[in-house]
Amino acid sequence: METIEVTALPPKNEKNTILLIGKFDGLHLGHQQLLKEASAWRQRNEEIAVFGFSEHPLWVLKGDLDYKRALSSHQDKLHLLEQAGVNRYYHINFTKEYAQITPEQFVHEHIAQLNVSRVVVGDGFRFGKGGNADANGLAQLCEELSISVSIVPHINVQHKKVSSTEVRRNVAEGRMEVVQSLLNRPFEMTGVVEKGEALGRQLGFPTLNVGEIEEYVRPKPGVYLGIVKVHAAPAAEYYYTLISAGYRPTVNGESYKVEAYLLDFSGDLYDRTITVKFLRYMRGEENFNGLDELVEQMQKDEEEAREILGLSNNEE
Ligand SMILES: Cc1cc2nc3c(=O)[nH]c(=O)nc-3n(C[C@H](O)[C@H](O)[C@H](O)COP(=O)(O)O)c2cc1C
Ligand SMILES: Nc1ncnc2c1ncn2[C@@H]1O[C@H](COP(=O)(O)OP(=O)(O)O)[C@@H](O)[C@H]1O
Repeated sequence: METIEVTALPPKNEKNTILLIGKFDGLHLGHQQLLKEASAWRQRNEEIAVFGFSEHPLWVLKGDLDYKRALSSHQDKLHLLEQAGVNRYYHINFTKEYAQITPEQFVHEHIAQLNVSRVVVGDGFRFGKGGNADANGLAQLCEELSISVSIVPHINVQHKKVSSTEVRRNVAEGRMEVVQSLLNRPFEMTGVVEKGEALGRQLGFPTLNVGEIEEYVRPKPGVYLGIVKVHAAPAAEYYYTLISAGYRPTVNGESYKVEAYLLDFSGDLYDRTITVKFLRYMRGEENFNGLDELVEQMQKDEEEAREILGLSNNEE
């Protein structure tokens, strides 16, 4: 997939193009529906491109951290879109200046550069200065350029529209089964394994500390059942895992961390890239009176995980 950085006017494109516009955080069921719509219209000689607003306007304009953290990192998003058959990604560097573009300029100057036959957006799409124009406004402006517009209705689950905000809220509340239903895949974080305090090994529960997770929304502090993908050539390896996400009050932890204790694994994975997939919340994070109590509980966590997974308990 070709990636094109855009700060103002996108570069002129000659290839016939179907264009999707949006943030696509998490590539949830609703986004997947937009991609299906684009694929259904695509002719043999056409490419699918995404005009992607990665950074949330409220983070850029107001510095509101709640809007910085996302369901997928920028890199994850590129992979997901590529897997979904997208050929080109316009990475819009949303700035205060960019926010000044009017709906007319956006369509007649920016979209007009891209040789577009059809634009696909979701119902509820807003764009242009102050978010002033909606999907119908887009359709009107595009008509003047003979560009068709598909407005894809919201996907509902349990009578409620699927949205990135809703998925992020469920991650923050630890409801990973709900998240998995809305994304069509588990919530996951990809990072490089960092060194920690080397306490885990002493306790009999070594953990991979997942680094570079600042871009992601934070799951509710607690212990989760999950699966870890260890990236490797030619084939990745997967292990079921217990995930500890949170502040580790028992050991006076200060910052929020995500750590993974892999079941039936021993070896060194420092500096390796891993993807931690969250399958199920097991319990909240507790502040134990000392390490013995913590270890006792971690043993119970492992037993419970093995029970759920149908893995034998290793009584030594
Ligand atoms: C299965 C599991 C459960 C955990 N539960 C808690 C907990 O309830 N409270 C807590 O403070 N820390 C908990 N932790 C985090 C440990 O305190 C942490 O892994 C340990 O301090 C090792 O830290 P290190 O990786 O920096 O060496 C848990 C870790 C694991 C693997
Ligand atoms: N079953 C396992 N699960 C997670 N990490 C393991 C496991 N077995 C060995 N390791 C290794 O041990 C390291 C974690 O040990 P730990 O004592 O918790 O140290 P630190 O937290 O300082 O990295 C991991 O980075 C990994 O390389």
